[in-house]
Amino acid sequence: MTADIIDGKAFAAGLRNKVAGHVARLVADHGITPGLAVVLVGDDPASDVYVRSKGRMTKAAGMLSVEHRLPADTTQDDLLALVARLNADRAIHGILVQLPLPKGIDEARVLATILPAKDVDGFHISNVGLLAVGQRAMVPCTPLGCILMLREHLGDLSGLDAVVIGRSNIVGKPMAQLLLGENCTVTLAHSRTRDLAGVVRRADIVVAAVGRPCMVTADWIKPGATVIDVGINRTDAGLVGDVDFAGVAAVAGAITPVPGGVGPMTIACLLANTVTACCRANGLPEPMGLTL
Ligand SMILES: Nc1nc(=O)c2c([nH]1)NC[C@@H]1CN(c3ccc(C(=O)N[C@@H](CCC(=O)O)C(=O)O)cc3)C=[N+]21
Repeated sequence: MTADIIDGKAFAAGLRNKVAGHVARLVADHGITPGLAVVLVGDDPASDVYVRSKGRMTKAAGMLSVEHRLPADTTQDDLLALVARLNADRAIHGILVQLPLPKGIDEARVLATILPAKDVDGFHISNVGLLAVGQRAMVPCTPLGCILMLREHLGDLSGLDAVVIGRSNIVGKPMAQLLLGENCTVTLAHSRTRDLAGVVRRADIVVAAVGRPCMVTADWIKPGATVIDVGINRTDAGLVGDVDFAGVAAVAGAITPVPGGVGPMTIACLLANTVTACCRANGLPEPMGLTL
C-alpha cells in the first residue's frame, strides 16, 4: 500500500486564494483592508524565514502587512508597550507575536496583553477557554490547518480514533479540542505515555507534534491510517518532520509531507483568521466560516 500524499501546499494556495477574494470584496464594498501585525523579537534565522513568508503572503492576499522587528535585548515593558499600541491601532485587525520569545520575557504576560479579538494565533487564555467549552473565538492556526486537511481527505471524522502526540499549548492541546469537536475519540499522548507505539497503533488519525525527527515509524501505524506531521526539524539531512515519511507512507492511507504539508496551511489559516477578526471588528458576516 502506498499512502495518498496530502498536498498542504496546494490546499494552502487554494485557501489563500479564497482569502484574497474576500479581501477584495471587503475593500471594494466597505473600504476596509484587513491588517496583520507580526512582531519578531531577536534574530532567530528560522523565525526570520517564517515572518518573511507571512508578510509576503499577507500582501499577496491584498491585506496590510506590518512587521515589527525588535532587538533580542528588548525589555518586556517595551514589548508590552508595542502590543498596547497595536491593540489600539484601528488599521490592525490581527496581532501575532512570534514565539519563542527571548529569555527574560514573560511569554504568558505578553500573550495575555494581546486583545482577544485581535489574537489571530488563538493563544490568549480567553480564546483557549472559549475553544475548550466549544464557543470558538480565534482558533490556533496550525491545528485549524490540520483539521481542514483531515476534513478534506476523510470527510466526516465522527467516531474515528485520533491520537495526538505532543501536549503543547500551541498544537497538541488545541488539536485535541478540535478533534473532540469533530466527534473523534481523542487520546492526547506525550513523552510519558506508556507503550506509545501501542497507543498510536490503534489510531485512525495520527497527529505528530513533538519536535523529534522521524520519531513515528511504520510499525506504529495502523494500515490505512491518516497521518498528519506537524514537525519541522532542521537536520543535516534537511527539513524533516516527526514522522519517518518513507517508511510510514508505505503503510498509511494518507500522509502530509514536510515541507509542503502543515506549514503552508498554518500561514493560510493565519490570513483567514485575520479576515475573520476584521469582519468581526466591523460587524460584518464572517466569510471564511473557519471558526468551526
Ligand atoms: N506566535 C506564533 N505563531 C506561529 O504560528 C508560529 C510561531 N509563533 N513561531 C514559530 C512557529 C512555526 N511556524 C511555521 C509556519 C509556517 C511554516 C512553513 O510554511 N513551513 C514550510 C517550509 C519552510 C522552511 O523551509 O523552513 C513547509 O513546511 O513547507 C513553518 C513553521 C509558525 N509558528
